[in-house]
Amino acid sequence: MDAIIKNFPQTPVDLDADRPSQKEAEDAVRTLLRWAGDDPSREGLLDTPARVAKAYRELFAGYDMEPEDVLGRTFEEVAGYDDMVLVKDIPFFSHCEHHMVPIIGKAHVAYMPDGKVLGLSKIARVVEIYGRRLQTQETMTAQIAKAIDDTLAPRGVAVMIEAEHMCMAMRGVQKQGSTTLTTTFTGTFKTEPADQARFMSMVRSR
Ligand SMILES: Nc1nc2c(ncn2[C@@H]2O[C@H](COP(=O)(O)OP(=O)(O)OP(=O)(O)O)[C@@H](O)[C@H]2O)c(=O)[nH]1
Ligand SMILES: [Zn+2]
Repeated sequence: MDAIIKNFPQTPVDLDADRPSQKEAEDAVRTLLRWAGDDPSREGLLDTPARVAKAYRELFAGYDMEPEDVLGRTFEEVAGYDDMVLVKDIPFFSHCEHHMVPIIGKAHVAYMPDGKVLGLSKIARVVEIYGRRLQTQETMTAQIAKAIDDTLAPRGVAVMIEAEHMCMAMRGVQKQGSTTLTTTFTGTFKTEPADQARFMSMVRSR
């Protein structure tokens, strides 16, 4: 269990057992509206708690999905193809776990197949699963790499995320336009500098 908490920190508990009701969620939004200084009973805000709850369901849908659900299906008939597969510029929105405001970015995900390949869309689906949770960029990068490593058992996985954190742009230090880059390398991408360099240059090529 410790390992699960360490690697998948957002899913250590039985979420359904602890999940508040729809009414509790809507009441919490009403409290925040009042706390911000507005009046939840005015006409324009009457439906807002329900809308916010519905939006949260969508924005945080990743808690209801596990990577194994999408990575289970693999293909072996690829004419012996064994070189890098890179899906780059996968756009995502996430929310930082410190302030619950958006992280807007792109993920670049590569692996070196070992007899099996993934459906390409499944890589983007894994980015969605982890993006739609409260995150740090470092955690999300490591989780995507680990999910692919664990389920596909390829010769190596490389993940790079570049993102802007709205908590640094809209509030606090208020620096707009800065980009944070994070990488995780496993297997051959970790042990072979040439593979890592090729990943970097393929990500950078336009
Ligand atoms: N390492 C890391 N830090 C993050 C990420 N998202 C937000 N942060 C940082 O989390 C930190 C939280 O710092 P605190 O001092 O506890 O909170 P704060 O007073 O709101 O900090 P400021 O943002 O500096 O105003 C801030 O420095 C954020 O920039 C992330 O994905 N990774
Ligand atoms: Zn933040």
